[in-house]
Amino acid sequence: MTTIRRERRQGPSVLRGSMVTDSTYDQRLLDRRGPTDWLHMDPWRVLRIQSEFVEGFGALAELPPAVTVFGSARTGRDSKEYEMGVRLGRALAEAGFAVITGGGPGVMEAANKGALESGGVSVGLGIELPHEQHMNEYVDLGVEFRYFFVRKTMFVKYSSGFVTLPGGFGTLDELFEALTLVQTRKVTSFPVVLMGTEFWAPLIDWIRTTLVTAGKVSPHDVDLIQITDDPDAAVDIIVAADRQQQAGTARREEVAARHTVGDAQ
Ligand SMILES: CC(C)=CCNc1ncnc2c1ncn2[C@@H]1O[C@H](COP(=O)(O)O)[C@@H](O)[C@H]1O
Repeated sequence: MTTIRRERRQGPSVLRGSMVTDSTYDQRLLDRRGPTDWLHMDPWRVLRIQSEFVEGFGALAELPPAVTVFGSARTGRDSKEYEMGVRLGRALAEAGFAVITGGGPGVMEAANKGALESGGVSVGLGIELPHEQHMNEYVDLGVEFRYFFVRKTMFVKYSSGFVTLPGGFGTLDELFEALTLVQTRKVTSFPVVLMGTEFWAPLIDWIRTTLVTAGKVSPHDVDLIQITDDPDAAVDIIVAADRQQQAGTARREEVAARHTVGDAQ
């Protein structure tokens, strides 16, 4: 005599007898009861981080060539630095670059304003902060991030270079992250431009007199930083590096194509 055993499909599996569970995946998914501490645990965070990358890549992948502008969140609208930010945003937009900023106030707002007013693509990559704050009004494409490190990846991945105006810890963090990526060749042909010669001069001086003298960076590393007060000069530096990058890519593609033809023959 054959006993009839219970049977259930579960996804791609067939379960019989004692292996049959009392509920389906759907039932468990739709059940709202149960503990919620998993929401605050690392495996779930990893998924949230993953989703930020997915959302960020999705939102930014089709941007035209872009430049990221960093600088103080505290710069006042009536300051010279704000005006410099506006002029830079304008010059970048006129050269065909989208302008990416942190989406906040101060220099970020100034650069977005210049870009928007010149008919350029004005992007803000905001960050969730403990205090309430809004994306500045000159951002046309805004993406909010929970995690600084995900947002930083976006700044680098979707830019042809960084221009940094005077700022505080946040700005210095972004500047030195960019310099480290260039120094370690994680990114190539990636210009890092400082605007505000008077503000930056003591830092450059310290890099030369202390860091280089102590052998902490090479004299050549100092050349990774270019300084100007002129927005058009900043744009020229970015355009030249962009051309160099494109020429390098074209050369590599040509060599790869030659190898492919060679392999086929
Ligand atoms: C008024 C105030 C403090 C608002 C902060 N709101 C912010 N919104 C968006 N990005 C920010 C903000 N604060 C710092 N950052 C990031 O850090 C840099 C500025 O930091 P800081 O003001 O230099 O140190 C910006 O380039 C930006 O990417």
